[in-house]
Amino acid sequence: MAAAESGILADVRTFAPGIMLDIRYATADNFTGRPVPGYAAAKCLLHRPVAEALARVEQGLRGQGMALAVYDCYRPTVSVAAFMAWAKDADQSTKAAYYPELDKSVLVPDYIAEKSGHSKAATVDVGLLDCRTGTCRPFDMGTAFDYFGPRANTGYPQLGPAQRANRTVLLAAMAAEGFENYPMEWWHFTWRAGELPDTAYAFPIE
Ligand SMILES: C[C@@H](N)C(=O)N[C@H](C)C(=O)O
Ligand SMILES: [Zn+2]
Repeated sequence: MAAAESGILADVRTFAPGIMLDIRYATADNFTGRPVPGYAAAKCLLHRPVAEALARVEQGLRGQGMALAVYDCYRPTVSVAAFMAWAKDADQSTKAAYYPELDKSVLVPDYIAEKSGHSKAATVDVGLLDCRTGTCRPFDMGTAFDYFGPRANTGYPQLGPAQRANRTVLLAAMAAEGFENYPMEWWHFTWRAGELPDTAYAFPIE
């Protein structure tokens, strides 16, 4: 029985049915260039209080003509192991898109963790969407999701004013519901560390 079915984790769409999921690791559109083992389904699974908090962020943003784009939530340890194998292999096919400024050998641990908080189901990767024209489109955050380099650092000093403002809006919306940002990556947030089981899960997303 999958942990979501057994009640350990909840699907965020239970609380935010319309939330935009763009779970890249379930597809080939990610830094490894292929679907990541462990992501059999493109779902956002989280501990229930985290899923509820993320739904409240989404609700608040929707009221202001914005929305979240959810790129990753619970990440099985088997998926983290696949990232580590990728980090050590010779494949450079995604370098131009994902890490043009850095050598692949330095991506772990600052940009890709060997023991990721995502596996504890309280961490999310999210972006901000502008929905004011009816169709939701990504705001300019200074980099794309999973761009590994200094421009992804949340406080990168050479952002344009709009990029800085967009990051500030996302930070404030997430902080209001208890999510703390990881300074190396503007998109990576963890909900109230210490309030949930300190357990890294292995079961696949299905
Ligand atoms: C890989 C990226 N999306 C991410 O989540 N990085 C942090 C450091 C992690 O792997 O936990
Ligand atoms: Zn992350």
